[in-house]
Amino acid sequence: MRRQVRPGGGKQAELTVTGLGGRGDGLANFEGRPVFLPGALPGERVLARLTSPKAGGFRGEILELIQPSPDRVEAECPHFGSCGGCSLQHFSDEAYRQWKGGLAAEALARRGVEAKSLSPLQSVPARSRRRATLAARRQGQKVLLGFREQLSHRIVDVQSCMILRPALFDLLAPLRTLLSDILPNDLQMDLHLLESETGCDLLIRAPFAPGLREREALASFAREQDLAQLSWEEDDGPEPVALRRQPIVTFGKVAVQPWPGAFLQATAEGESLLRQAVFDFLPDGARKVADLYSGCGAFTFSLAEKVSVLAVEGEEAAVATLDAAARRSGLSGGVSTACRDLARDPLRAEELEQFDAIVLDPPRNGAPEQCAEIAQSNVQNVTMLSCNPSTFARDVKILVDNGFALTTLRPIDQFLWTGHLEIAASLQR
Ligand SMILES: C[S@@+](CC[C@H](N)C(=O)[O-])C[C@H]1O[C@@H](n2cnc3c(N)ncnc32)[C@H](O)[C@@H]1O
Repeated sequence: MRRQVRPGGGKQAELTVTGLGGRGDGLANFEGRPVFLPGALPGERVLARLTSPKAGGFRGEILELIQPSPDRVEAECPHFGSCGGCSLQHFSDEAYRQWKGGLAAEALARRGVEAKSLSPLQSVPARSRRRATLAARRQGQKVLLGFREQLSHRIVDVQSCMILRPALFDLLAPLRTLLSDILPNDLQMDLHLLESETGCDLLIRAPFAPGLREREALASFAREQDLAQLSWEEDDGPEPVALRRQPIVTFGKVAVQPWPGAFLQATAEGESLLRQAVFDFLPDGARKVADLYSGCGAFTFSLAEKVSVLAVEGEEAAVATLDAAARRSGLSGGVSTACRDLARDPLRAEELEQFDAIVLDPPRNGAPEQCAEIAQSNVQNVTMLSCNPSTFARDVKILVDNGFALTTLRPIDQFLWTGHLEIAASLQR
């Protein structure tokens, strides 16, 4: 793998890699403290330089691979090792799947919780990422556009990518041409890309406002690339520059119009695997379900085909989007919404008692406050979705300590070749 090694500086040590950390870094030990080694694999013996202290230990840089792992393979992407988009392309497919498929169960085991049944890892295909945030910077005549390096502000100028959908990747070359015209030297911007069903939706977040000339260039770009929408955000909310077609994503049978930069699952395939889990775990005879952390309705509208749903979400724009889609589709009777900060103001045990099941899909920091209320309620069935094994295990433990059993654990690999894992779990009293 191509990793730059800077000579000099930092302590050097010969280390044995004992596992992988949450970001996919190799884990070793030096004088009783953890060392995080990007690019190292379990079982490997490396000569490393210990650099910046990290999480009570060190960050390390491989100087020499003394004993490589038999599971080490040549990464397919030429940017692997520098690009922060993937961290584990050099791990053989079998070993990678085994490691990832066990992450959630290991996090639970550290809390003393065991699932009755662990499903095999389900994965999305390569080149399926429909939503991504890239960074761009102009350096002289050259525009760098791509993912940032790991733990760095440096941008990798992506010329090939195993994770982006082709429609997003194909925009990169024309975007470079556009940005070489409108991006001032040494300034940086973020580009949020979504491939919607009516075309790509591009939101540019930049530290300056576009003038008339830039607006014209952006509008021509949107036309030439047949974008659905192009918006610009400086300090306040996004401002539309070109709205050619309303971006649309369909959940169940309902067409939803996400606003620029809205949260959506990163891949349509991952979203459908999660949705399938929500259905598989729904108890027979359920009539009323609370969909907590609903976003703009990825699961709400499919659930509403079977049961009546209360969708609760903290972001006003998501609730407005969900409400508008429910009204347009004539589903208003079966879907109600609430805008509520579930960390500060979780649904209380008494409020929860009307529901036959709860679906919970919190952000990375989890939902301990909401789980504490569920634990005190008489709710019988919970489907927990999560993108963070560690907070997931903490929250499941709250439920298990209060009479729930974890019956099924389903790991889903939506972020290929990274340490990120989606989890779907079914809990019953
Ligand atoms: C992982 S996303 C899931 C969204 C949706 N279920 C989906 O799959 O598209 C988490 C959602 O929780 C919302 N959220 C984050 N913190 C929240 C809070 N404290 N209270 C309520 N909602 C919150 C975010 O706005 C986001 O929509």
